[in-house]
Amino acid sequence: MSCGRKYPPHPRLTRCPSCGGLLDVKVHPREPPSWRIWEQRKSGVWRYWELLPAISGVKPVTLGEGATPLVELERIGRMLGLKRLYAKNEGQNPTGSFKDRGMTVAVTLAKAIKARALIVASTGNTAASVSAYAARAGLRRIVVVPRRKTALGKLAQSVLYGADIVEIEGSFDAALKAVMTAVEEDPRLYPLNSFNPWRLEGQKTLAYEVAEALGGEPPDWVVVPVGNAGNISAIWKGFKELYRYGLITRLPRMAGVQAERAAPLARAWQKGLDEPLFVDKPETRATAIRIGHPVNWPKAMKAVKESNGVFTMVSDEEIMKAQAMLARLEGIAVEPASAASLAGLARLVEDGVIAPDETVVIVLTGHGLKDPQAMLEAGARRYIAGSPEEAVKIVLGLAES
Ligand SMILES: Cc1ncc(COP(=O)(O)O)c(C=O)c1O
Ligand SMILES: N[C@@H](CCOP(=O)(O)O)C(=O)O
Repeated sequence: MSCGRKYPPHPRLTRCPSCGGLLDVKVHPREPPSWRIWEQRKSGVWRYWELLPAISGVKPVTLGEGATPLVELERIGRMLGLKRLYAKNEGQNPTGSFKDRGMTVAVTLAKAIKARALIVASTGNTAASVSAYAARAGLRRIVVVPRRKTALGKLAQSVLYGADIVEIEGSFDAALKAVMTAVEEDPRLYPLNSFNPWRLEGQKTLAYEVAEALGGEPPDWVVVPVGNAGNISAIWKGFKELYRYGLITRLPRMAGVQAERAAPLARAWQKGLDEPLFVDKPETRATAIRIGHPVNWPKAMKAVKESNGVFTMVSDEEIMKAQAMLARLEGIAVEPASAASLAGLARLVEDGVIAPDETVVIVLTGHGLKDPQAMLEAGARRYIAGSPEEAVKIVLGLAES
């Protein structure tokens, strides 16, 4: 992407050998893809195999990822004055986040090339996902995560899936730097962060599912929380491919949402700059997007520009309010980073960027159970009863109120 060089495909190519920049995968299907053929297949990421990298010699390493529900948010939609608001609930993936879409593809490739060990830097979800898929593939997994800043549910997942866990003093950005250096020093390590373009191929299938669920049309807007900026880039790629093959007749606009104190892209956007205003000490309660140097920034900037979209940012307070709204008005539990989508949407509606008659899909990237502490902070109504009699009294009082 940076120097423009092209290479024959190989799973080991995760960054440009010439300039070190990001790579983009171009898939050339033998037959043009069609909704009719896809509909006849089992749902999930691999349903779209002709637009995914061809992998020979191994079966897909899968846990049944993808095919997540597109849920209409009627009550929140009404509150925001939107006629059609949907949530793509990625928390329903096997390890509870969108990362599984990418891991099924990239871990399959890693298995095909007999990688010695898989490695990621992570705020928690990438670590959980790679750990599960590597376990399924019988491969070693090493994860580098920020010490004391990784949500409990995610850390517990990596523990249970049997990863080697390296906890680093510092942010995700420091962890990613360490991973990149380790991979340079020992190329037998296979990196699975989102600079690996093969992983993003799996993530783009979210766009196919959204368009399919909306009857072969995209929404007007797709709102996505942005951290390392891989997902927004992958989703945009997916929509562009559908458009190229005539499966949709127009493209959506992409809105990327960041947390105010970790907003290198949104702050640059606000100032009309083409490059991020990197943040050295990012902070936010939404730990999954606590990232100051997003590796995929060139792709994400391109996605938002090409789609005539926008970046915006929201405070932690708005994020936590949105998290509670999703749970209490729609019954959907998400982790704070995912709630940034809704918080960002509310801002964009208020600012008149998104209009009432537009169809909007917000991407809910990770399950609420990932971060139990954040759930417990959601203004609990808890009552202590010292005896069954007292419990009855409290319950009856509540029923009356
Ligand atoms: C739950 C959740 N939401 C959003 C993001 C941001 O996605 P990306 O890093 O692809 O921008 C992440 C981390 O990647 C995440 O774990
Ligand atoms: N939130 C992410 C951050 C790493 O992003 P990646 O997409 O580059 O792996 C995580 O869960 O670790």
